[in-house]
Amino acid sequence: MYATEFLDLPPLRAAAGTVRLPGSKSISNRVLLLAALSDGATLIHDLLDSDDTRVMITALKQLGCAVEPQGEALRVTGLGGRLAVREAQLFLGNAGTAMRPLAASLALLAGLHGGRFELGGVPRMHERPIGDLVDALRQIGCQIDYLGNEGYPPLRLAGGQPRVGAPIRVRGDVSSQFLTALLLALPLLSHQGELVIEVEGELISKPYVEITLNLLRRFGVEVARDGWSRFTIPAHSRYRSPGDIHVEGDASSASYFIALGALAADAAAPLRIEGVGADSIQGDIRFVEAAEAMGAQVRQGPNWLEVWRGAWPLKALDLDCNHIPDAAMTLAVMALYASGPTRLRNIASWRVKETDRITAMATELRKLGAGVSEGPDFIEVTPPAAWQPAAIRTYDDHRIAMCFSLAAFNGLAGARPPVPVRILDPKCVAKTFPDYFETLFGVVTTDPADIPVITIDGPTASGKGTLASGVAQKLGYHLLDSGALYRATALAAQRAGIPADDEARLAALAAALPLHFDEQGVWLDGENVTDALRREEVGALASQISAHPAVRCALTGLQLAFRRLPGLVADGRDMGTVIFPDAPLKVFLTASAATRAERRHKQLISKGFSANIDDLLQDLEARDARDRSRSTAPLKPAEDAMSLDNSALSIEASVQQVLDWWQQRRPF
Ligand SMILES: O=C(O)C1=C[C@@H](OP(=O)(O)O)[C@@H](O)[C@H](O)C1
Ligand SMILES: C=C(OP(=O)(O)O)C(=O)O
Repeated sequence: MYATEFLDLPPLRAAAGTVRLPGSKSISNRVLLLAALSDGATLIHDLLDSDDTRVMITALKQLGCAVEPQGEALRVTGLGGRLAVREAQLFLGNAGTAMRPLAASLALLAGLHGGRFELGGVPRMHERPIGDLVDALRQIGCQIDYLGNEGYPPLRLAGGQPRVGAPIRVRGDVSSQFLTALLLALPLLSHQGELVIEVEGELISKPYVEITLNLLRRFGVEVARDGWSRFTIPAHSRYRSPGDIHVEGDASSASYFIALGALAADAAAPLRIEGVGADSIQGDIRFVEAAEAMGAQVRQGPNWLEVWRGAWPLKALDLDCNHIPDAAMTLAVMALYASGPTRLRNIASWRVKETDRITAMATELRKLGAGVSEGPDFIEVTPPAAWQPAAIRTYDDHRIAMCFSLAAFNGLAGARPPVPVRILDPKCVAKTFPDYFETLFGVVTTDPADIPVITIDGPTASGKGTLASGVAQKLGYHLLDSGALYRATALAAQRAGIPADDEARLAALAAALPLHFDEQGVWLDGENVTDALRREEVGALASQISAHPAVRCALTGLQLAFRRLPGLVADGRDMGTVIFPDAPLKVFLTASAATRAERRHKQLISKGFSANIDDLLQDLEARDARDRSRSTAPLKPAEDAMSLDNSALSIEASVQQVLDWWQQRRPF
C-alpha cells in the first residue's frame, strides 16, 4: 500500500496482462455477518482483506465470535442468534456494509436478550444517514438512541422489546443498505412469526438487495419478494451455515480495470481480469455493458473478463446509473476520453457516500480541464479541450483515488505533452482495495523516459543511501542502491576467487549476477548479503572492480531496469552522469571528509567493529581520489546537478531539501 502523502502517476500509455481481483466488499461483509449469526462454523474463502472487512471482523470478535485463519481461509464460529457479550463499543470506520447491518442485528439482539451496544465510526460515518433504518427498527420495538445528531451515527442500541406485528416500513430511496440490514437481521425475530417489510419510495441500488437475498439463501433463509416493494421472511427462518463459502472478486473494483482495458489494451493482448465474470451475483458486473456502450470490447467467461479497446475516442454516454452507483464513478473518468459530453443520471445517492461524490467528482474533473455540470442527481462531463496537470484530492474516498488514476492516460487522448496526475492521500484505497496501485502498476506500461528518476550521486559515506531511501519513501518510488550492485559483484568475485584485475571474468560475473532486492535487503543467490556487503574489504574491492569499463557496462542494463512505475530514486556515483542522464532532478551530495569519516566511524562502532578515525579519513581520501580520477564514469557532479552539502544538515532536512527541489520541478 502507498502510505505516502501523494502518489504521482506519470503519463501512462498501455495496458496488458492479468489482474486478480480482491474479494467483493459487499459479499465479504454480508458473509461475515451471516456466518456470525449462524450456528456452527463457516469457512470463508477469498475474503476481502481491507479496512471495511477489518472493522467488521474486529466488531464480531468483540461480540465474542471466534474468527480465526485456517490455512488460506477464515473460520468464523457463529453465535447461533444469541449474544456472547452484552456490552460493546464498536468502531466501524466508514463501512456502510458494517454499520447498517450490525445496527439492525444488534438492535434486535439487544432487545431479545438484553444488551447495550454503541456503534460509531470515522467523522464521515457520522454524516452518513441511518435515520430510515432506525425508524424501521423502532416500529418493531427496538430501543435506539442517537448519541450525536438525530438521524446519524453514533448510535446506542439498548433494551427494547422487539415484536413481530404489522409490516415494517422502510424508505428505500436514500440507501438500499437499510433494506439489506433489515433482511439480514430480521430472521432473528422470525421465531415469533412471519415478517413483512414494505419499501417506501423508489428503491435505489436494487442489485445490492439481490446480493443480500442470494446470500441469505446460501445461509438457509428464503425471502419471498413481491417486486421491489414487499419482502416476506417466513416464520421460523434459521441461519444455516453452508460450511464453506467462496467470495467472488469485487465487481466494483473490476470497473477500473475494465476501463483500463477500454482505454489502453490492444486486441492482440487484452487485459485479463480474474475473479468476476458472467456468473457474478454482483450488480456492478453490469458496468461491462456501460463500458461496451462507450466502446470497450469484452469477452467473458464465468469468472473472468478480457477487455480491450474498441472505439476510439470512446463514445459519449447518457445513462441511468442507479443500478451501478459505485462503478458509475469510473464512467465519469472514462468520459474524459469520449467524443462528447457524457451524462450520468439518477445518482443522488453519491451525495451521501464516502464524501459528496457528485461535488467531489465535479471539482476534481474540472482540475484536469474537463467541463462539468452537476445537479442534485446527475453529473455531465465534457472532455478537456486542454488537459491540465492536477493534484487530485481524494476526500478519504477510495473510489476517487482509484478512478482518477485512469486520468494518467491523457497522452492517448492527445494531451501534448501528456500530463502527470497526482493522487493525494493514496492510502484511502485501503477501504476496499489496499493494493490497488501496485496492481495497476503491474499491468500498465509507459515510455521509460516518462518515468521520473531522481539521481543522488556523491562520494563514499556522504549519506547517499540514507537520503535516497528517505526521498524514495516519501514519494513511494523504487530505490536503486547502485553501489550494492558493485559490492555484490565484489563479494561474488571474492567468493569465486576472481582476481580484481581480471576484467573479462568480472564482467561476465556481473552480467549474470543472481541478485534480488526486497524489503529485507539484498539477496545474492538466495542468501541475504545485506550486512556482508557493508564490510570494509568488500567496499574496497568494489571500488577497484568498478573502475573496469566492462564491469560498469555489464551492470548498466540491470540498473536501467530499476526505472519502473511510479518512479525511481537512484543513488551512486554516476547515476546522473551516465546511467540516467535524462533524470529530471540530479543531486550531488557532499559532506566534508572529516564529517564522513566521523559518520563511518560511528556506523562501524555501533555495529561492534573496531575502527580508527584517522585511518578511515585516509582511506576515504584515497577512495575519493581514485573515484574522481578513473577514466570510466569518474565521480563528478552532472552539469545540471543541484549540489547539497549535508555536513551540517539533519537527515530530515536533507530529505526535505531534495523534496523541495523535486516539487519545484513538478507541474502541480
Ligand atoms: O449493500 C451494499 O453492499 C452496498 C450498497 C450500495 O449503497 P447504497 O444502497 O447506499 O447505494 C453501494 O454503494 C455500497 O458500496 C455497497
Ligand atoms: C459506498 C460505498 O461504501 P459503503 O459500503 O461504505 O456504503 C463504496 O464502497 O463505494
